[in-house]
Amino acid sequence: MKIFTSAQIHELDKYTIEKEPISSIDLMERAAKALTRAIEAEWSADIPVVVFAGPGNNGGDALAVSRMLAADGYQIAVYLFNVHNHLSEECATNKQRLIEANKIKAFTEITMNFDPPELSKDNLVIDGLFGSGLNKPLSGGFSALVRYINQSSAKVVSIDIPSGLMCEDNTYNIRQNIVKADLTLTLQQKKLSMLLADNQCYIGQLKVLDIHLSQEYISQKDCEYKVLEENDIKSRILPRKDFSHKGTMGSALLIAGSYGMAGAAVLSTKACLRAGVGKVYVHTPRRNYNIMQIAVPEAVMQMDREENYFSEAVDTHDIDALGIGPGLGQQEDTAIAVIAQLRRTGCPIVVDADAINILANHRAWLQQLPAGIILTPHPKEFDRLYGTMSNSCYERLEKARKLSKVLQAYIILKGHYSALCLPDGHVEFNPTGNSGMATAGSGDTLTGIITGLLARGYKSVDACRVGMYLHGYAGDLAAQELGKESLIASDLIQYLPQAFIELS
Ligand SMILES: NC(=O)C1=CN([C@@H]2O[C@H](COP(=O)(O)OP(=O)(O)OC[C@H]3O[C@@H](n4cnc5c(N)ncnc54)[C@H](OP(=O)(O)O)[C@@H]3O)[C@@H](O)[C@H]2O)[C@H](O)CC1
Ligand SMILES: [K+]
Repeated sequence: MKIFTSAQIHELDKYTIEKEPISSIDLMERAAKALTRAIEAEWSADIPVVVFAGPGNNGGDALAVSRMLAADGYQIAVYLFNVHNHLSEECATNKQRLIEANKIKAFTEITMNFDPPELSKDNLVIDGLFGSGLNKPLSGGFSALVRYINQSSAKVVSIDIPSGLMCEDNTYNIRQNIVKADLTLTLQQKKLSMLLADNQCYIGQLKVLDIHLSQEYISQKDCEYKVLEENDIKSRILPRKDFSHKGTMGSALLIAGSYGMAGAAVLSTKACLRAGVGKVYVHTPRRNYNIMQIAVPEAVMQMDREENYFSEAVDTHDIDALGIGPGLGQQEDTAIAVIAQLRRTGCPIVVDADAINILANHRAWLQQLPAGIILTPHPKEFDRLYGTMSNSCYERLEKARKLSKVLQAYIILKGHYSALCLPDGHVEFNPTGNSGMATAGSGDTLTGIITGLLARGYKSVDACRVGMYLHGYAGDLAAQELGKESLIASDLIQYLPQAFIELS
């Protein structure tokens, strides 16, 4: 699913109006019908509804929804904010239609002072103040109203987007002045800001309502952001040929583990094997020998000369993909060995965890990374790598996009909706996965899976796409059976076979 920006959404709106063709007011009517159905599916007519409508088309939607709910027997009190004595054309038409229908309990148009109505836990608030046309943080009376809504115990449903939240960049927004919705009914597509962790407290439950905007525009228009869908993945899963043998299914090497962190090596190795690769080699400190042999008998051990940590780069000319980083530690010898390894490796590489921290501590080495390298940082690792803290998830995402372009690297910024930043500036979000996966070792399994897919013959971009989707999918299957609370990284590996079966 493409994620258009608010500017592109306005273009899409105009295109639909011209090409369908449909008048703007009828398009609003279509949106309002979908919104009304979604509200009626959640709340019955006995809940008293208070509607706050703004002067633009978000307010127009709210007024049309008020008329439709009133026709279905809901008790509605509407407050229309017209402080600049200017309503959009569609908003003004819907004000007129609402008054003419004469079905609502109370209609107040605010041009100056506003006495807010009492809001109790038994009320439903419909927030139609501002939508995709918001162009600055809310202030003055609007911010006071938002704070009033937020401190009340009423249920809140936001039309299109919680008022005060920008569709993309909220880095410099004033966060207390954003509506905290229980339910957000967004039109046509999720907005970029809804995919970012620091905005989750405003969105509540999120439903996307299809209002049938132009498919022609949607399929033709290039778009920097998209959310991966199951079909994107299914069409990319490589078949397994009948005459395959382990020599034709690729060899992966994992450089992982240190004293006390053998588990990271175990998890990444097992996940790598489960990604369908022919052979998996593990290079790990001597002390982990017994642990690894017992835990993963399918893997071939290569022992480092050091007892406790990775200390020497190894030959990779027989290897199809390298994964480096899980549980490595950050010894100075390890840092030197990591850099030597990255420089001498000719096959695709996944860099994770301590290998990323090592790069962050030696940022001049970033320039020596081979093009096409895959980096899988979580947000803190990314901030260290980039060298600055980010004030918002949007800012971090933009930095990751920039770094991907500069390094010509694939960067997977991990989180709910992990973001794959491609060297050409595009971003693909992964929709699978759940909060149960926020557990130690989860990242190690992702590294193992992607390394395995690379060795198995997937192009780097597809190994990233399929790897993060499968990883999250396995997590969702595990959560269905085991719940989220007790989910551990080993469960992800256990459910990987089922994830493959369902996606193949
Ligand atoms: N394609 C669709 O998805 C459809 C969406 N619909 C609905 O339309 C809105 C977008 O409507 P729009 O009129 O473009 O914008 P808004 O209603 O969000 O707000 C515009 C007005 O708000 C003023 N504004 C902007 N920022 C502020 C602020 N911080 N404080 C006060 N006022 C602000 C702005 O005034 P300016 O003079 O600053 O331009 C406008 O007056 C979308 O979200 C959907 O709900 C359609 O109904 C169907 C198709
Ligand atoms: K809104």
